[in-house]
Amino acid sequence: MSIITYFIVIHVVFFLMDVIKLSKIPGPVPVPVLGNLYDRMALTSFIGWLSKLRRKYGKIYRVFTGSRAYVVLMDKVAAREALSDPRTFVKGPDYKDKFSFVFGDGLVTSVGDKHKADRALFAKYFTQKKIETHLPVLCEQTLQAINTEMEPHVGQVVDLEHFFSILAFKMFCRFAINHEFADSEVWSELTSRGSNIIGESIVLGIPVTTWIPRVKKLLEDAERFHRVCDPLIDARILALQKGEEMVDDPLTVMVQEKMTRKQMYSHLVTMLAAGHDTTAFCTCYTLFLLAKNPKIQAKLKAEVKRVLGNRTNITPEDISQLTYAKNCFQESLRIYSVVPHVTRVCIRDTKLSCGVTVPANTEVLVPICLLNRDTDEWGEPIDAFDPDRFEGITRESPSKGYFPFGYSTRSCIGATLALTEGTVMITLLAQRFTFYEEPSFKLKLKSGITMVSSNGVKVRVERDTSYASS
Ligand code: HEM
Repeated sequence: MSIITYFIVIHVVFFLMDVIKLSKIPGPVPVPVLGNLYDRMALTSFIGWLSKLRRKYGKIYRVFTGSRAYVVLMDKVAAREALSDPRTFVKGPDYKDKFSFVFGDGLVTSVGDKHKADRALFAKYFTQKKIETHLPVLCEQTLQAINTEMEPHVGQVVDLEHFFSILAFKMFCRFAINHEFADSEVWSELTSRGSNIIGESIVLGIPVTTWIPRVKKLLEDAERFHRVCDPLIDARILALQKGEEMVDDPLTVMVQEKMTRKQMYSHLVTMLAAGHDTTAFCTCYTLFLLAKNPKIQAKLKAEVKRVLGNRTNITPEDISQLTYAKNCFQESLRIYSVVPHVTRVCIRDTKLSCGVTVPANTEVLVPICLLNRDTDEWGEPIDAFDPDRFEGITRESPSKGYFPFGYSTRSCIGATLALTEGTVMITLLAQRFTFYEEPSFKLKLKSGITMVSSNGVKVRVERDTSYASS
């Protein structure tokens, strides 16, 4: 038997075992190698495809993407059960083999006691109170970006992705390592490229190995980034040895804990990978939706005028009063969930409260982006941008199936940071400019780890004359 025949036989045997294992769960009929990818919609609109299958097979069904089988949990209670039981539903190969291959063993991929210890170490930097101490810097960085990157383009179409990507990168670096790189644009692009490549590998089932030239290049670039972080780490180690006072940030705590370089790099690039495109795109989509909905933009501007007037130094008190701005973010995350789905591996036969049993060693997929669009919870039209839906909802609403930052112990550590950064960016922009839809522009959404737009996010920017004249 030739080696190719051998692999085909092995593949078919494993495939049939999965088909038998999942036979009690409804779903479309799979074929070897392609699984259910013979349906073109799976490749052209993965999310639309999952939604179509939900209508046909109900809230819990199975799909095969190539040879990989998933049980899709589009039932909010089942999804919460899976995400809140990390001993049964563990982080699987997407995290362990793919994400960590490039980004190392940081908070996203670590498990068990290591994860608990690392999370406890960093948690204090991500509290509302601590993040609010960064407000002056966040305002200063936003105003600088407005002056250099937005002002020269008044009257033109701008790519918000470019603007927010670099700004979000700079904000995170000041927050985590108290540093601003001169070539932030280069590193910001690298971080986005890294997330994109890993995201594509996960969705399309492509292996992540140095045999693939773009993965090899990514690892080389990551090493270059480690090298530019080295002098900053050295300076902190020296300051610690000399007993000098140091800024209290995640880099300092890693140095105080005597982490190895490798551990420090892993934490930094993991947080960057997890927090960069997510925050940038979430803010892009919010402004894009505001541009498409002038009445809602006017309502936001009225709030900004009432709370800030012409002031640009946003205080913690202001943040608590900018409730409509917060609702705009929540609603934008409902429509465009930047982390569209998360996966876990169920390691033992588990009966969910809805009666479905997920067999051992099965991957489950929680489609956050579709749970957010349940018409029973949010009414019709489900696609309409209506921030008032979030009146009285403080942040997540798991009971409605709304958890854009994940759920339970593995939920996003950076949620408050992302929302605070986003609020600062949007309010200072809305104070000074008015954004309009560019009729010829259509978003081209592509979902990997994050839902990004492959052709940027474009709107037209005009000066707000009421701000200029007051
Ligand atoms: C709008 C912006 C953001 C969204 C929508 C988002 C979404 C998410 C989601 C859904 C998860 C859970 C993943 C899972 O269960 O497998 C997660 C985890 C995580 N996020 Fe975010 N995120 C955002 C911003 C940030 C920021 C700014 C940071 C900065 C540090 C960050 C760092 C992380 C980390 C480290 C984890 C893993 C946490 C753990 O497992 O302990 N994220 N995020």
